[in-house]
Amino acid sequence: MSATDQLKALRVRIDTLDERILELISERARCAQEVAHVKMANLAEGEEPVFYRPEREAWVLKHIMELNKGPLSGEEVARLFREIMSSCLALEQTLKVAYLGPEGTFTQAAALKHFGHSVKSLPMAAIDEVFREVVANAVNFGVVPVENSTEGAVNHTLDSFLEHDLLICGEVELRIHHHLLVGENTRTDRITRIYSHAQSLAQCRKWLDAHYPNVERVAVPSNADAAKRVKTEWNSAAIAGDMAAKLYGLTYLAEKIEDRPDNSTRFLIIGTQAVPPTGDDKTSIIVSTRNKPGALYELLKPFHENGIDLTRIETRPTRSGKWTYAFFIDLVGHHQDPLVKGALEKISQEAVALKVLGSYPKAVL
Ligand SMILES: C=C(O[C@@H]1C=C(C(=O)O)C=C[C@H]1O)C(=O)O
Repeated sequence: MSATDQLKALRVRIDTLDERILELISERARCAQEVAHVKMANLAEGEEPVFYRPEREAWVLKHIMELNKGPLSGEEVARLFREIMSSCLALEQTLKVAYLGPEGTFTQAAALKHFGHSVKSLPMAAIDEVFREVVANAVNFGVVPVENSTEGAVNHTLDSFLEHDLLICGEVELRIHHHLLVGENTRTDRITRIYSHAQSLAQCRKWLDAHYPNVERVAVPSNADAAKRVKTEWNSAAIAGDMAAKLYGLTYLAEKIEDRPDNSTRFLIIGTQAVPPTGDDKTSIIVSTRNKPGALYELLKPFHENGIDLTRIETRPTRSGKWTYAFFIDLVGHHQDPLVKGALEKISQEAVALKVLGSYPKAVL
C-alpha cells in the first residue's frame, strides 16, 4: 500500500473513533444533566444545590490516571478529562471564578488548570478583592497565589485569611516560566527599562544581573500589566509568561529566564464550601500561641505524637497585639481523620486561637 493509501486508511479509522468518542462524551454530558436533576429534586427546604464537587472531580482524575496505559502520559489524559468534566459541570452550573488579574496572569492560568476552561473567570485588581468577591457571594470561588518555590510566601494572601472568614477548597501548582518580551516596534539594542511584578523580577534576578545589569527594573502590579505596557513602548521589555505574551501579541527576546528551573507557584481555591475527605487530602490551619518559651514546640507536639506530616509553616504578625504571631500550618490529612482531629483538639486547648481554613484534595494535576 502506498503512503497516501496508508494515511487515508488511518484517517478513516480516526474519523470512526472520533464519532465514537463524541457519542460517549455526549452520553457522559447527559448523565451530568441527570445528576443535576437528582441534586435539584432532593433538596431540603431552603437548601442550595451543590453542583461542583471537588472531591469527586479529584477522584475521577486520579482514577483515569491509574487506568491509563499510554501512549499518552497520565498528566495528558487527566488534562483532557479535566476539560470534559468542566464542560459537563457547565451544563449543571457555570461557575464564576474570581482571580488575581488582569487577564493573562499566572493566577488565571492556575484557575483554568484547576477548573478547566468552561468557567467564567473574572479578573480582580488585588488579592483582597478576590477575597471580598467570594465573601459577597458575587462569585462561587476565588483563586490566589500563596507561595513560590523561589520567593516564599505571598503575604497579602496570608493576611487576607486573617481578615476574612473563608474556606480553602483546593490547591493548584503551576510551573512558572518567565520570558523576556517586547513589542513589535521595540529597539532591542536600546532597552532601558524592564517591567514585571516584584516576585518575577526576584525570580529572574541572577539572569537580569548577567544579561541586563544596567537596565532599570520597574515593579508593576502584575506581569500582565508589564506585558501591556511594553506593547507600545519602544525602549522597554517585560518579564511575563506565555498567556500574557499571547494576549498582547509580544515577541520573545529570551525564553525561560527564571533562575531556578523548578520555579513553581502554589495557588489556593477559596470559597464557602467544606470539602469531604478523599483519602488524599491536605488541611490548612491558622493558630496563635501565648508568647512564652517553648510555645511553638508545645504547639507542634500533638502533630508529632499523632504522626502527622506538616508540609509548611509560615509566620505572620497579627494586627491584634504587638509581638503576637499567627502560624499558618499545612498538614497532610483531612480534619475529619481521627488522628488529625485528635491533634487539632489538643492544640485548641493550648492555643490562643485556632482556625481550620479547610481540608481539600491534594492537587492532582
Ligand atoms: C456530575 C457531577 O457534578 C459535577 C461534574 C462532575 C463530572 O463531570 O464528572 C463531577 C463532579 C461535579 O463537579 C457529580 O456530582 O457527580
